[in-house]
This record gives sequence, structure tokens and C-alpha cells, in this order.
Amino acid sequence: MTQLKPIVSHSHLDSIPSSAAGKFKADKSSSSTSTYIHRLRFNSSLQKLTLWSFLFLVAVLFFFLLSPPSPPPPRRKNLQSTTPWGGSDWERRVRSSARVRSKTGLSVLVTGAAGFVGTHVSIALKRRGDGVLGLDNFNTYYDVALKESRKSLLDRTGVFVVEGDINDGVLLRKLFDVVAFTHVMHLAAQAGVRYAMQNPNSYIHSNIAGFVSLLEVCKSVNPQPAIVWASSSSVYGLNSKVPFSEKDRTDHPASLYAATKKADEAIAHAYNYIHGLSITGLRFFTVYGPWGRPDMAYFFFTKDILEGKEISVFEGPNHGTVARDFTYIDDVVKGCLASLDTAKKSTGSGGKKKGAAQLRIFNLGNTKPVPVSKLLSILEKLLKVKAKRKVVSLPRNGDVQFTHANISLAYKELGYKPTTNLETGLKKFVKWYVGYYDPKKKSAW
Ligand SMILES: O=C(O)[C@H]1O[C@H](OP(=O)(O)OP(=O)(O)OC[C@H]2O[C@@H](n3ccc(=O)[nH]c3=O)[C@H](O)[C@@H]2O)[C@H](O)[C@@H](O)[C@@H]1O
Repeated sequence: MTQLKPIVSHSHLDSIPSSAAGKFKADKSSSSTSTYIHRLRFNSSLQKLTLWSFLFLVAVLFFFLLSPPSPPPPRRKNLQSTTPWGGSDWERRVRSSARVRSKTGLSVLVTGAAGFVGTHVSIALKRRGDGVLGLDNFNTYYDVALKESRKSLLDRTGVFVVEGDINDGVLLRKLFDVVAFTHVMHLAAQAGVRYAMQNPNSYIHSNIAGFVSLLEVCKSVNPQPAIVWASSSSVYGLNSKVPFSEKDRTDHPASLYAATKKADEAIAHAYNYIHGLSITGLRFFTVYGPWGRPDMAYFFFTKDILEGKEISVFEGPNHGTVARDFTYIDDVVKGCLASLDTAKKSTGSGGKKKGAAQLRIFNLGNTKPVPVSKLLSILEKLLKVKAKRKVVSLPRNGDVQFTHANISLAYKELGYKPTTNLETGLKKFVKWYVGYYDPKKKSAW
């Protein structure tokens, strides 16, 4: 809109001549020639101004047209050339992976299966005899090699991960043609609160469009699956009342990421209401652990401590503590499985609702917030290396000052009870980290 300014100021200047003309009129008696020259000068400066405004407008437009749009979502692999889907072999692998091997087992499609939480949940489901099929687009938001390693781990556990995007409705329908999934564990998303400043489109693509694409397929298949999906503690945004309860309002997101998760909760409500889909949203609180995400603080703090790099420790206004309700992956996995186990069936068929369906939202946190400075101290102790700390003000790019979960609802409905404190969880993470990145040492898995 800045390009409009010259026009506005121009029209403002336009109003000046009437009063100025009055002055000219007063001078008229002294010299009509000078008035004429004045007018001529005034008109020519007006023309110049119009010309310059026009040129400025053209330049701004030109710049606008030439400047690239915000970057596209992280580049995906060329799925067609690397892993084309379809064919009898592929269908056989899909069926085999999703085959239920226990009496009461579920048949679960896990989206984001090569992600951090997705890998852990898929393995836990498989180990207890559920059928599991993974779906992941292997985007390059962070190290794809880590995702490939998780995929190998899943392969060894008997979970096949299909390479594909949740926005690909044709692929999703095909998967449901091959397997009548009873449940969908939806964990595919553009994660991270700060990255939205660089790539907002990626959040819309995965978290909004992708979620709707998945729900569209889930609503139309028969039988409809029950859906459990990852929301986020970030929906509590700038709320100051702690601990955060599911009953609290979530109207002040501090990041686009949080806003997309909040939007997803509203979208889930609409699909539940209109189509009878059984939907459970889980608000994860800063989940950490082995096979974690390199974009998260505990992960890159570890890397940076070992590499002797400086670490920015955020602090709030007036040296206020920045803290997180860090939650260990195994505790979160238990919450995910309990959500799947207690999910009621969807009530629709052929896209039409037959009766009211279950709609739930749970906090999955640890209820013990820990300051970021303490997180760093624990890592220093475990790694036996002093960190190069630099205290900086909490940037206004999506971070909130603290999170703290009230988990009484999850405890009541799911029997969710986290048991891992940050020291114990980080010890397991560091053991994995050192083993994974140092080939001489054995992986913790
Ligand atoms: O709870 C959640 O729902 C969210 O948890 C994390 O987001 P966040 O809690 O911000 O986790 P980190 O990015 O690992 O940050 C942890 C803490 O370290 C702080 N931090 C981060 C980066 C840094 O350079 N310095 C620093 O002090 C952050 O302010 C924050 O308090 C995940 O990245 C989100 O995807 C997830 O949805």
C-alpha cells in the first residue's frame, strides 16, 4: 500500500492552490503578469509532481512484479522418479504393513511417520500388534538423512512408509482403497514456531490445506476412520493464566504456526459436526527425546555445545524466565495410543453424518515447566562441556515466554500420567545423539 502514498499526498497538495489562489488574487492588482507566471510555475510544478508520482508508482509496481513471492514449501523429492506408488507389489507391501496381528488390534494410517513423534508412535503400535502404514513426504525442512534413518528403523520393525504428501487426495484415496483403516494418527505438519517468519506458505500448505485434504478423504470413505491428530501447546499463545487448561480460551496465538493449529481445531469441529468424524486433538508440549527434531532447542543446543558454538538463551522482559513444559517422547506416545484406544467410531457414511460423533481435545504435557537456562545446565552436565552462553531478549518471532500444562483431563479420560523428568529424558536423548552421530558408538536403539 505504500505505493499509494504519493497519490494521497498529491491530492493533498491539490487542495493547496485554492487558498494559495486567494493569495494570488490579492496580488492581482499589483501585476497580472506576475500572477500568470506564478500560475504557470505552479501548474508546471503540479505537472512535475504528477509525473514523478506516476514514475514512482510505475517503479513500485515494477519492483513488486519482479520481486519473488515468499519461498515455496520446502522442496520435496521427486516422488515420481524415486518411489512411484501403485502396482501389485506396492499394494502387497501396503496390505502387509497394515495387517492387524492381535485380536483387538487397530489398523492405523500414520501421517508424518518418518517424523519424530510419528516414528515412535508407529513403532509402539506395531510392537503391540496393530497394523500400521506410514505416510511421509520427506520434505527438507530439516536433515532428510535423519528421516531416512527413521524410515530404515521403521522398515526393520515392519512398518512400510509410503512417500507422499497429505495434499495428494488421489494417493490418500488409493491407500483407503487398499486398506480399510480403522484409525488415522495424523502427525504430518509443518512444525516449529520460528520458521514461519521465513516460510509462511509452508504452514498453510501442510497444516491447513493438508489437514483439509486428509479430512475430505476420511469423511468420504466407508467406513470412516476415527482421527487422532497433533495440535500444539502453542495455541495457548499469550495466555497468562497457568497451568493451561483445555477450558481456557485460545484467542491470542503468537505465531503463524500456532494460528494454523488453532484453525485446525476449528476445522476439526466443523468436520465432526457436519460429517460425523470422530476426532481427537492432542496439544503436545515441547516433546523431546531420541530421534528428535534438529530444529528444536534441546537438539541444536547439544550440537552447538559439542561444536563449541555460542548458544542464545532467551529471557523475557525484566530478565524474566523463559520456560517450557518439556515432555518426554515415551510419555507422549502413551497418550497417543490411549487416544486411539478410547476413540469412538465415526458416525458418518458416504460423507453423511448419522449421529453425533466424538470430539475431544487433550493437553499432553509434563506439568513441570523448566527454565531454558536449566535445560542448558543439564546438557552441560551430561556432555561434560561448558556451553558458551549468550543471554538475549526473547525475539518477537513466535516464541512465548512459558508453557505449563494442566493434564487432569487427559489423566481422567486417557489414564495419561507422564513419568519422565527432564534430567532422565535428556540423558536418554544424549545417549542416542552421541551414538547416532558418532559411528564408532552404537545407537541407543
Ligand atoms: O509445544 C509445542 O507445541 C511446540 O513445541 C516446540 O516449540 P518450542 O516450545 O518453542 O520448542 P523449542 O523451539 O525447542 O524451544 C524451546 C525453548 O528454548 C528457547 N530457545 C529457543 C531457541 C534459542 O536459540 N534459544 C532459546 O532459548 C525457546 O524460547 C523455548 O523456550 C516445537 O518446535 C513445536 O513444533 C511444538 O508445537
